[in-house]
Amino acid sequence: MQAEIKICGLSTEESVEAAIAAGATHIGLVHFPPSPRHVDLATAGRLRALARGRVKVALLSVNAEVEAMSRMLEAVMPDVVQLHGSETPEWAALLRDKMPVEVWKALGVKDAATLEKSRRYEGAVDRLLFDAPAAALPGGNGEAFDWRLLAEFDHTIPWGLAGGLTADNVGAAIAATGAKLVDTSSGVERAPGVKDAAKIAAFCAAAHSA
Ligand SMILES: O=C(O)c1ccccc1N[C@@H]1O[C@H](COP(=O)(O)O)[C@@H](O)[C@H]1O
Repeated sequence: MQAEIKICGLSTEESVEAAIAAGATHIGLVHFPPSPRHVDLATAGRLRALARGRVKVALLSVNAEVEAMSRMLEAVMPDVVQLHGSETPEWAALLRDKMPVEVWKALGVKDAATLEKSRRYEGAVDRLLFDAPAAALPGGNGEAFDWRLLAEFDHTIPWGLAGGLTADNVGAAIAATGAKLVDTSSGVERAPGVKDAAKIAAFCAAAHSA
């Protein structure tokens, strides 16, 4: 079975159409002002409307407080909220309980202990997204991590793989880890925050043929 594909950090209609045409199952919109991929809520709402019923839309936030999160969800009504900061299992569970969205928690994988600690999110999230550890930004740094850690781990929560994935390495990443969802952002850009339709198409083709 083909892996699901999330193309993250989209900010224009053209990039949304490119991801859909290439066969992505999910797109991601980053609402985090320090990121070169940040979109304001009006833009996120517009892109979400364009994608509705065609692909699932994830809204990415970093350590948003209750009021900010409510505003974001009300404005965008995403299918998924991707928590990419240090959000606790309790906060994730509350969101999942109260809001009509899937909740995904991104975790930066340093070592096997990170994966053991990820079990704290059992029952609190719909999916974990394993990414490289935070660097300049909490994510979106184009860095991969040691995929063997995922292959060796006994997963009890649905999960996806992110971090430094490109058309050139996504096939190997799927083969090494068995990931059922792969997520990329900077690997399909020509400059930070500027998506490249040809790279999106190449990424999706490589993931599909893995
Ligand atoms: O993309 C960003 O700018 C970003 C900012 C803050 C948190 C996460 C961010 N990106 C997400 O990180 C992963 C991996 O990205 P990459 O492929 O290594 O560039 C992905 O989910 C991005 O959307």
